[in-house]
Formats: sequence, C-alpha cells, structure tokens
Amino acid sequence: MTDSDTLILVNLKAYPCDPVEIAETCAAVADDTGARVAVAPQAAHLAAVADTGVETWAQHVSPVEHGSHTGSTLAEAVADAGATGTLINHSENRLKLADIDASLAAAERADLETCVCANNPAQSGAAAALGPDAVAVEPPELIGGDVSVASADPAIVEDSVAAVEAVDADVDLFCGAGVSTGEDVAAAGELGATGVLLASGVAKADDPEAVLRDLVSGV
Ligand SMILES: O=C[C@H](O)COP(=O)(O)O
Repeated sequence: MTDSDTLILVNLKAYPCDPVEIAETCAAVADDTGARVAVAPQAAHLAAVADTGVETWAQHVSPVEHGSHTGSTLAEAVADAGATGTLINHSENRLKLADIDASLAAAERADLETCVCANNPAQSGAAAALGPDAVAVEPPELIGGDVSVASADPAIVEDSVAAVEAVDADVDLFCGAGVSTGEDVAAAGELGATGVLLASGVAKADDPEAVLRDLVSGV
C-alpha cells in the first residue's frame, strides 16, 4: 500500500491487554509515521482510549435508538465517548440483515464511520449494498491464525474488491484475518484493499510497538 489514508484498524476484541497502553503506542506510531492507525477497544474502554488521541472505533453498535434497550451499545453513547467509527457485523458478533441495516442507520445518526464485516465476496457485495463506508472481508477460519488472508486466500480479497466495486464504487474494501506484518499489509494493498483489520497480531504481541512499526511499513 502507498496511500497514507490506508487504515490499520486494531480490534482489541476481549483480549486481556492494556487498551490504553496499546492506544498510546498506536497514537505514537501514527504521529511518527503519518500512517492512519485506529483502535477498537471494548465499549467500556472507549473514552479512555479516545483520550490518548488515537483514532477510536467501537467494535459494534446496536440497531436501536434512544429508548428502552437495556444492554445495548447506543451509537450516540459511543460517539459521546470519543469514537469516530464502528465495526458492524463482526464475525464474532453476527447480526441479521435488518439489524445490520439498522446499526448502519444508528451509526450514521451519530456521525460514525462504518465498516461492515463479511465472510466472503458474495457477502461483501451484499454488505456494500447497504451503503457503509467500508466492508471488511475476513474468512472466519483464518481469524486468529498466523497466516494472512492476503497470502492464504488472495482471491477472496480480489473478488471482494470486485464485488464491492460492482455495487458501489464509493465503498472501501478492507481485509482481515491473520494480518501481522508490513508484508501482509503491502500484499493486501496489492490486491486492492485500502485497509486492514487485525487483532491478535497486536493485542497478543510481546512487543506491540515493534509489530505496529512493522505493520505501517507496509502502507
Ligand atoms: O477484527 C479482527 C479480525 O477478526 C482479525 O483477527 P486476527 O488479526 O486475530 O486474525
């Protein structure tokens, strides 16, 4: 990748890491290099992460408005906490079609950038039809592994880029699963992705800063 707008989105999932420490590292690497690095922590950590100055995303927003929705993740509350974007329909938090649409509407109401996750090219095209800012294709069997989607299954990235482009050329295509090196980021870019979504490579690393500096070298 050569575009400094390329997004490196670090999803902390529910890993037992220090979200603020990783956020501070991501902010420092972004400042030093000009790369776009964002962190998606647990909802309860959004404000603390956003306070570091790093670009902050939610892992999910619920398909609801203000009202009687106990246990929901309200898009407006996520935005109030400092998030500027959100994942929707992550492989580990799948939604029904109507709920993806309603979560997108909620995110748009709160002025959050949106990335809908998908398993394969057909789902990527379907997700693009709902009008998110981006779709992230992630083969579930590669999530959490050591082999990047871009090398294990390059066709799934290329075909997803084409599927999204055919539906709405304004929607970006990110890819994820097993991304942990600058080489992986560069390979994703060569396949047409404009961002990567990753988790374990940073959240479980002994030295997250070294991993992040390597990742941004591929932008
Ligand atoms: O949200 C991130 C993706 O599920 C990828 O996770 P991973 O980098 O641990 O494979």
